[in-house]
Amino acid sequence: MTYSRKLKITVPCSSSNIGPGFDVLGVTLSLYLTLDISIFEPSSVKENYNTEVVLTYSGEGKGKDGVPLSVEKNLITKTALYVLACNNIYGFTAPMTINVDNPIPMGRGLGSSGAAVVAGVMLGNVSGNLGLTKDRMLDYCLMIERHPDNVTAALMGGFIASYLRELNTDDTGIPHSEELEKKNDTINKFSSQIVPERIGHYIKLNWAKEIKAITIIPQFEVSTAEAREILPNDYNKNDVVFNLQRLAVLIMALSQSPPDADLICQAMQDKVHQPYRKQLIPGLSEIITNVKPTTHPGLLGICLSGAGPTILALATHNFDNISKTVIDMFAKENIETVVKVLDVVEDGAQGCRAL
Ligand SMILES: Nc1ncnc2c1ncn2[C@@H]1O[C@H](COP(=O)(O)OP(=O)(O)O)[C@@H](O)[C@H]1O
Ligand SMILES: N[C@@H](CCOP(=O)(O)O)C(=O)O
Repeated sequence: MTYSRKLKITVPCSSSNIGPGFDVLGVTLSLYLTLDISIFEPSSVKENYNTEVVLTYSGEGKGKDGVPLSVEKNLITKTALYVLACNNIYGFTAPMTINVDNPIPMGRGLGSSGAAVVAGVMLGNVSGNLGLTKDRMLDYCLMIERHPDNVTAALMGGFIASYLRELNTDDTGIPHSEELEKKNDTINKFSSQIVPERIGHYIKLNWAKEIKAITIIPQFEVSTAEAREILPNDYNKNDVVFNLQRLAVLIMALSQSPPDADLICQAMQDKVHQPYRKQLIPGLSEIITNVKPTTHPGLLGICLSGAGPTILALATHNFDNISKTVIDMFAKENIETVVKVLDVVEDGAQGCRAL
């Protein structure tokens, strides 16, 4: 078989919520899911295009307990098939090899599924030559991953606030990717739907350059679906006001140089999701209550990353000392951790021709 095209898709991970910004804030971090794609001459295709797509993994998700490699079941390729089907293309149109390198730990609150959905939408776009803009790709991402924070950050980059416009009941038939992953279900059966335009709305916010993201990653998974099911349907008015006040202050506080640690630490508190998620994450309560800028110079604030269990500590320096305290607190609960100090990156997902 001869190559027709070689492409590379790169999608960053993300940390959502940043305390009070539940389903609103996302910050794009320097750890990248990469797809190396070789598309072969369509003339060599026989009957069934999908059988000609070979998917391999390195990094997270590899191996017999890893992610499914069947194109109908794998989150990246089933998302691509959904995008193609929405554009009346039923299956991949040329034989392909897709080598996925995934350093993003799964089920840890660092947006692995959001990155996979973004990668899938970009794969559908390039393999079908659809010419979708990033804003239109966001519509497809949001049909699959209904909370906009992770996918918007992964696609657009930087520190970003977003919301999803209210959808008509006709547009809401596709379950969240988390639901699909739980049931190991396919998406393309929902593909007769027309994807509405301009679902996602977002604005890029400024981020002070000296603020780095320390991620302390426990070695167990919390599925985002489970961590969302645990949240109440109704909230106390005072708790909602508590979060709104802090959210408004936090987005400005994180843009200022030098950062005001006292202001940021207070503004990163939350009463909407973290209190309910404590039961899934041993040590969370102790960590967010006791690790403070007053005890750890350089620290600005601490919270759950996404739906957890990763802890996000924002800091300007003293990374080893801050992470050691959190590592030790998890160790008391017999939980092992891995630490990654990441940069906030301005660029989101990229697709380009590879040599
Ligand atoms: N690169 C990937 N390829 C295929 N599936 C993935 C990939 N990344 C994540 N997933 C799927 O998403 C699930 C994790 O999603 P989720 O519970 O939302 O956690 P996270 O906080 O990591 O996004 C994984 O168990 C897997 O099924
Ligand atoms: N706002 C969502 C974010 C989920 O992020 P993930 O990285 O855990 O997938 C939530 O808090 O449920």
